[in-house]
Amino acid sequence: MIRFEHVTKRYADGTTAVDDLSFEVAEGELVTLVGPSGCGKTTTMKMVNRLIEPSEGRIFVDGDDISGIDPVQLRRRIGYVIQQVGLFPHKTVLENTATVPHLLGVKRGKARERAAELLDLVGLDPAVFGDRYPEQLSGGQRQRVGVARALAADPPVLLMDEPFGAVDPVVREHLQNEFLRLQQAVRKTVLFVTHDIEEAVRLGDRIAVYGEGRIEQFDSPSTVLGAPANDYVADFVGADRGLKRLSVTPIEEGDLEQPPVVHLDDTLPKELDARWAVVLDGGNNLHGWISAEHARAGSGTVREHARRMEAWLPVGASLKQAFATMLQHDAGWIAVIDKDSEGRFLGVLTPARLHEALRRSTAADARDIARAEVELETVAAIRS
Ligand SMILES: Nc1ncnc2c1ncn2[C@@H]1O[C@H](COP(=O)(O)OP(=O)(O)OP(=O)(O)O)[C@@H](O)[C@H]1O
Repeated sequence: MIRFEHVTKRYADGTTAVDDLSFEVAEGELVTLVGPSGCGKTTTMKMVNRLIEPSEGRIFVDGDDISGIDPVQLRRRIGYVIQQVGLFPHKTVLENTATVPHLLGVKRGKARERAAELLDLVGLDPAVFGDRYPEQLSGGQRQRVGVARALAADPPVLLMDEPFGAVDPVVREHLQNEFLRLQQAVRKTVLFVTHDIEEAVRLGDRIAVYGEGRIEQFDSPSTVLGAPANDYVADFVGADRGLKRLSVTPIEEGDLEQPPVVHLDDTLPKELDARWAVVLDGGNNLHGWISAEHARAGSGTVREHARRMEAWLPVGASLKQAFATMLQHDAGWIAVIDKDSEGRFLGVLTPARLHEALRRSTAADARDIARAEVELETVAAIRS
């Protein structure tokens, strides 16, 4: 959908901001460009909507060489969200969002209708916020309007330059999660600039890690974290990349253990193979759990004694969420359910299995595992 072919940008003062860049972003893919300040991320992005012209090379959007497209026409196909959103201060939130469709010839009433839908989509109730002016919004709310406005003309491509950079970390995480949900629904082709590796990892289908004017690695978040291409990337992603991997490694069915299971209408079992059992309803959906001790002491059916299960997640949730859920509920394990059904029980994830899952996902990084073993052996040798 977006393709760079040997693109170089030299500014008039001789600065080479981007040096012989080639990469491709597939339709519906979200690629994050991450790297330290001044490495050429913004220059890369601004060349896509022709705010900056390349010195060499070609850029294609949807198969068309953009050097042959009128910049105004081109920008209609490309939504643009920046840190300083640049909302019109004298227009209401609804008018701000409706501006672009209106300019494109959509009738006023229709444009406002569409704007209200978009505000809803970015989590702003149009009945509450539609008539407010930008100064009456929080920073996070302004960014949401910025995203809604960029989507207003329904462009296939979105360019986002540190869109959540100016808000505090809590709001930022909230906006990121909302944006991920939104992206699931609209599936735009997105180039997203950030200098924050956490943000790049959380949002990107793939990450381009920039060195000076060049891409040092272009891979999925888990590969960048698990197998950095070189020392520069390893340094940039940080020594805690093992921890960061938790957030990009999903719980898979193969990671789960199968504990004893009882059903709601069963008579209380006197013996269980473990200290507890999972309680399911007639459709094998998760209902709760029961301890062996409780079952032994009680009488009647499981239904009367089952406890609610608070610690559960759908399969595919991240290991980080699993760990957080265990801590939040002070739980020794969490139940994992099917994400597409009413909550069909699949198994449980224990801390030991979580650890194994993390090792599985790191297995690609054979180089580092070998190094860790050497270090362990050395420690053992010193001790003996
Ligand atoms: N108009 C310009 N004239 C000369 N040099 C420029 C110009 N714009 C940017 N540069 C230089 O080009 C390099 C890349 O800048 P760019 O803005 O693309 O980096 P960036 O990775 O987006 O940085 P940041 O994260 O700080 O925004 C920098 O060295 C910058 O100083």
